[in-house]
Amino acid sequence: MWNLARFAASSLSRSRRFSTAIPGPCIVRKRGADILHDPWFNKDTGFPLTERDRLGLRGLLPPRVISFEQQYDRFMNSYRSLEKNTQGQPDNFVALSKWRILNRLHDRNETLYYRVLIDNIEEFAPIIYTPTVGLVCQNYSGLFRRPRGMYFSAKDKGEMMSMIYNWPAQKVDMIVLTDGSRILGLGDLGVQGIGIPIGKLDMYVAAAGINPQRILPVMLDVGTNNQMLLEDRLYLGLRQPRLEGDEYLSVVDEFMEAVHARWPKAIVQFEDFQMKWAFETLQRYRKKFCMFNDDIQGTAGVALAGLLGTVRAEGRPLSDFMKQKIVVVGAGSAGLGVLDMAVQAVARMVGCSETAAKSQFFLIDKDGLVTTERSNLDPAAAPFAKSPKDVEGLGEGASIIEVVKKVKPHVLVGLSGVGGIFNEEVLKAMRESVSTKPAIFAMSNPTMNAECTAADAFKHAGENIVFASGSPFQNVDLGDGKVGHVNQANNMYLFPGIGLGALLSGARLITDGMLQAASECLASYMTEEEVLKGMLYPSINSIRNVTAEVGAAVLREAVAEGLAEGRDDIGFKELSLMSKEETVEYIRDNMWYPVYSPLVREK
Ligand SMILES: NC(=O)C1=CN([C@@H]2O[C@H](COP(=O)(O)OP(=O)(O)OC[C@H]3O[C@@H](n4cnc5c(N)ncnc54)[C@H](O)[C@@H]3O)[C@@H](O)[C@H]2O)C=CC1
Ligand SMILES: CC(=O)C(=O)O
Ligand SMILES: [Mg+2]
Repeated sequence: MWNLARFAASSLSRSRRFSTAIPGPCIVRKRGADILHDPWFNKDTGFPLTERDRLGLRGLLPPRVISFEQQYDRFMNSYRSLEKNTQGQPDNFVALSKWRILNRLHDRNETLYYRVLIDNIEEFAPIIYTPTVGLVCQNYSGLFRRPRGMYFSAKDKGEMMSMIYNWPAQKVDMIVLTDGSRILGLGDLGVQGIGIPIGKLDMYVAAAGINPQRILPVMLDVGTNNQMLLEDRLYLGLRQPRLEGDEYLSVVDEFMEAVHARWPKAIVQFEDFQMKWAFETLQRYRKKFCMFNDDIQGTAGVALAGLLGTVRAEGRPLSDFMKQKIVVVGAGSAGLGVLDMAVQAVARMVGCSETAAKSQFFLIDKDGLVTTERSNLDPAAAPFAKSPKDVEGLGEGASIIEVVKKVKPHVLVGLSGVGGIFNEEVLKAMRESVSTKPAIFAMSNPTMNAECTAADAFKHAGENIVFASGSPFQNVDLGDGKVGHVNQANNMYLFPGIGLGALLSGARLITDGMLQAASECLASYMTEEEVLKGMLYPSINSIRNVTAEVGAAVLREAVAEGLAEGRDDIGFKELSLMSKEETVEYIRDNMWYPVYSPLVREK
């Protein structure tokens, strides 16, 4: 069912993708109006007459049958009208209106929804993902109409093992879980953070072709420390302070056990947990369940690929990565994850110790440069703290501008969640960088939390910079026909491939080796010519291709590590006999692609 692999290649033209080839059947246990009200099966006016007869739909729909392509065009026309009619309105109003029209389609007809999403990913990703998803989370209680995903709250302790069976799908492959404690750079949004798992899983369907019938967005509501939400009478989550310590962990433990009991092979992606729980849960579960933390591990892999790209962009050999001076602003789950992976990469490439590999990296948090002199040094940041003798002229807590002026880094990475902290002065100081192509990565999300805008980066730091941001910005017009290219350095380039590769490998764990393989694959995706033009990451339009390659790299590493158990009738042996190209093809063949399948009722 749904495995319509041959339709998956994203390079197919639209007319070919509305192919007349007959897809395999899809088994349905419902009939009549229940089918129309189920977005998984609903085709709106697209049900052929024979199917209307078979499924008890005759008379429940207007008589005319409208083709998938016509429905698609109708939706896009409505969307274009909405765009026209909201011109000149405030940005947030327009963004939410666009989200609403897409969400209504999502609620009604998933096949059509995912088709328009896949075909228009560059236009729609900023609505269902960052930045608009942040706005949606902030306004979630007001926007709420229908539930999506599952909600496990602190009040459900002892019940989760039975609750998990309330989910209607028999099979689940991918779960994205949050506790809402650090939603993008927007802080603690409590239960409203459910928008993030929903958006991430939409990207799983669009980029990795995970079957939408097998995804599960999950909110673990353990309370919130956001006073505004606690006082908001419309707030839909538990109005109590967050659980802490063992009480907190016991809720997550129970959820993980329940998931594993029902779907032992499901992959759980932890998303947007505050730092202490992000690290603690990763350590707690990574050897026990097939899980990963996207903010720590996915972000690290994407950032490392970009950092390697900055070396190539200067026209230097990759081995020069060890000489790159990199300042990371933000010592949270993302910043520390990036440093950890980058240091390991240097140590591996050069064959030196991790201590030696750290010398080129500088870490700044809200209290400034992190050094061993700090009185309350966070143990998670301690491995990257500079000793005073290594940073002459820079004391504990030195500011961003002081560090940039003194170090003259090749790359300045922002993962602080603080909008605008790469201000004019900081960006101008990057003109003195020792690099011929200084790189600025303003990776915080959503857009208003980016450390700087693309336009400011090119204006103040110079036209020869390489720029990347977590949320999308338009390319910058530099005049005289020149364009400042904007890269999107977002973990969306890795997490779908990590999840899909792990899933098809049948591995029970996601190892550092698998994550490293994902990052290396992304790093080598761009050609020399593109990188020299400052293009470090692919266009979002090729995200299915990227994901197929990344997924294959992850799968092959799982095989190499002897962890792959396979899936269905493709076991370890078959996987291990596949060439690299065959593995990519196998991944593509297993990507779901939205077409209307004939619905067949189970007797
Ligand atoms: N582009 C991407 O793919 C990703 C982007 N992010 C973004 O990174 C940001 C941070 O995420 P986490 O590390 O999980 O958050 P976090 O809350 O764990 O860490 C934030 C860090 O920033 C530091 N910070 C706060 N104010 C600062 C200031 N004025 N100057 C310097 N440092 C300051 C804090 O001390 C802390 O170390 C968020 O905005 C998130 O959206 C996170 C994951 C992926
Ligand atoms: C992209 C992402 O995962 C974040 O901003 O948290
Ligand atoms: Mg995240």
